[in-house]
Amino acid sequence: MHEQEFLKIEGLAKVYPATSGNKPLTVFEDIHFSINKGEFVCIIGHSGCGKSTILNALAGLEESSAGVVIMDGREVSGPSLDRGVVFQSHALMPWMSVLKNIEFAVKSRWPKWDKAKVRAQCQKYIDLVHLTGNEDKKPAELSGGMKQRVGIARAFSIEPKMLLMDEPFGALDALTRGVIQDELLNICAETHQTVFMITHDIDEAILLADKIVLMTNGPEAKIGEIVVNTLPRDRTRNDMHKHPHYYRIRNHLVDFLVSRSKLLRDETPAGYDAKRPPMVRPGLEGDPEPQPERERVRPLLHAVS
Ligand SMILES: Nc1ncnc2c1ncn2[C@@H]1O[C@H](COP(=O)(O)OP(=O)(O)OP(=O)(O)O)[C@@H](O)[C@H]1O
Repeated sequence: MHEQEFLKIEGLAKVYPATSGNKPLTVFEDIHFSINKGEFVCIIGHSGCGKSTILNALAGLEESSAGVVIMDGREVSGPSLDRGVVFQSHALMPWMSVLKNIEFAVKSRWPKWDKAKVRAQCQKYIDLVHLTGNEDKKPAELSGGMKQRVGIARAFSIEPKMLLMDEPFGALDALTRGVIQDELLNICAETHQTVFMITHDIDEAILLADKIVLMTNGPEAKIGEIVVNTLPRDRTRNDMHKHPHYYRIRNHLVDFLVSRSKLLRDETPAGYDAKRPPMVRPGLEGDPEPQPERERVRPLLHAVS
């Protein structure tokens, strides 16, 4: 195993058996990729290609039909507090306050901790997501963004080895989304958390991810390629578009979603090896110069789902 390789997905497949009148459905097959410790990896692909199924398999919430997920040298075989999960619907316990929702998770993780230690751990993450002063509020008294912050604080508070996020900001307005993205960046910089996240938002992926896994269309989806984010790690939402690589990366992702995700499903390119999906570094290492017209037109396109 590579020194840094922390999570390894080998030959993952999901097939739903035939039902009356329908053939078996192979959602995806032969999925291989790895995530290094402290890395932030996003997965993008059209609806139905199996992103949530992959995330649930990493979480240990769903059995795959083939393949293994190995985290920190051990096969994932069920849910564990080693992996924190944040869903689009924040899944808070409505009868519990912000503090109690987080406390519940912290106490489950460290049952022997005394009250003061549990409280300090909760407060640290409540502060990090800027919910200080809202500790005693119930979920019904919070906005959507605040609820999602509680979900994020709860997931981080148990200091999981791996954080899995399924479109965590999908239901938020653009402004709130931007603010929470920044908070997430800051928390990740502070905690060096390893993250796997599903998003439909290209700019979100470019801001947050070190690597972006691109899935071809389903059924029988596979990894089309893995794009390495060539922007500097200290990028911010306000300055990343000024970097010369920004539109190269963005165009590459849009191009994939608009046309290549279907072409690559229908025709596997010569030399494609599912065990080593092509790694692309836009702007670096032989990435071809973009056509001038494309450069002008493509930035007008936004998130594609
Ligand atoms: N119980 C089931 N039986 C048959 N097919 C299923 C079942 N559950 C899910 N599927 C199919 O599996 C495929 C993958 O679903 P999944 O939710 O993982 O996709 P996704 O890429 O996350 O989609 P989205 O972006 O819309 O959330 C879909 O085509 C879905 O219809």
